[in-house]
Formats: sequence, structure tokens, C-alpha cells
Amino acid sequence: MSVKIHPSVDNGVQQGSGHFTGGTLVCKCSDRPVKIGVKGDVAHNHACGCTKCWKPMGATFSVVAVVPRDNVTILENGDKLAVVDPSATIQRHACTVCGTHMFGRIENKSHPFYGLDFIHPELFEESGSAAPTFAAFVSSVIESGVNPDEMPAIRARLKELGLEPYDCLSPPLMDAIAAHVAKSKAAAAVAA
Ligand SMILES: N[C@@H](CCC(=O)N[C@@H](CSCO)C(=O)NCC(=O)O)C(=O)O
Ligand SMILES: [Zn+2]
Ligand SMILES: [Zn+2]
Repeated sequence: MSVKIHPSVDNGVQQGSGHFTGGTLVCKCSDRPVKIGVKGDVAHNHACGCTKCWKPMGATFSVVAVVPRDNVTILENGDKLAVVDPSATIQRHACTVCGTHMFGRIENKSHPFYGLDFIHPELFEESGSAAPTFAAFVSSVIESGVNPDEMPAIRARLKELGLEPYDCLSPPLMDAIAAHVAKSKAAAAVAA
């Protein structure tokens, strides 16, 4: 039996259709489920091993992607939503009944990813959204209780699935963060 990563990738990564135009994210409640509308396809979809991202029962990783915040709308039962940790950079709005994280929003306007919301594509009623392409914060699964001895097998399985493992974000995203920091520092130096 191979290492379990996440139910949506454990049988192989399902590629996106390439023309996903958006859909509805639905929480796990049978009564009055929370529904969130998302316009357009997702970007930077990845498996995340961090302790903060929502994982379905039994999963070692979450699968999380970004969409422009203006493309996200609460459609139904938004009264059930609450922010999990108001002190976190990503404000994760979760269903208070089933615990599912419906969207994570960055409210800090100077954050490199301001303007993007984090969502879990497995919650889409519709299929065909862009597939995960890498794994982030892989070493962080140890913080959730994974035995460090299991890490070589976990990284090998991620590679086998085509999800290159990184212990932070992917190089393009780390470059984007660093470029944002460099720009902010240059702007601060001019203003000083
Ligand atoms: N080791 C920590 C890492 C947590 C972390 O920094 N997570 C990232 C990625 S989440 C989506 O990819 C992050 O940006 N967090 C900001 C936030 O969660 O608010 C751990 O595992 O907890
Ligand atoms: Zn719910
Ligand atoms: Zn995460």
C-alpha cells in the first residue's frame, strides 16, 4: 500500500479540462450546506502540508489553489461561516458546523498575495478545474504528527504523482514574493 497524500490525488492526479469556467464550492453539511461561487479557473493549485490548511478526514496534505478575490461570492448559508484564526495571514472562512474551510482571504493590502483567495478545488460540484502541479510545505506534515522517518517515502510518492515537493512554496511563487519585497524596499528607500 503506497503512502496516502490526499483522496483527490491518491489514484493519480486528474488533469484539468483547460476550459473550466468556474463553479460552486459546497461544504460537507447535509443540512443547509454553505455554497460559494467561484468565477473562472483556479491557479497555482498545490498539495500543502502546512498545519493551517484544511484537509479532509485522513489526508496528510490539503489541496489548495488561488483565485482572484473578486471572483468569489458567498451564495448560500453564509451565516454558518466564521474565520478560524483571525491572527493568521490567510483568514480562513470555515463552516462552523462541519469545519470545512470554504475560502481563505488575505486582508493585508501589502502582502504579496493580496487580491487572491485560497480555495480547495475538491469542494467544487463541477469537475475540470486545473490540477495540482507541486507540493508545498512538505516538511510541515511532521508538525501534524507524521513520523520524520516517513518523509523519504512521502517525497518519493509526491514525485511519482508529478507533484514536485518543496519545503516552502514553488520557485515561481517564492520568486514572486521576493520580487514584491524588493519592490517594497526600493519604494520605501525612495520615500525616505
Ligand atoms: N510550518 C508552518 C507553515 C505554515 C505556512 O507558512 N503556510 C503557508 C502556506 S498555506 C497555503 O499554501 C502560508 O502562507 N501560511 C499563511 C497562513 O496560514 O495564514 C505550519 O505548518 O503551520
Ligand atoms: Zn458545513
Ligand atoms: Zn497550507
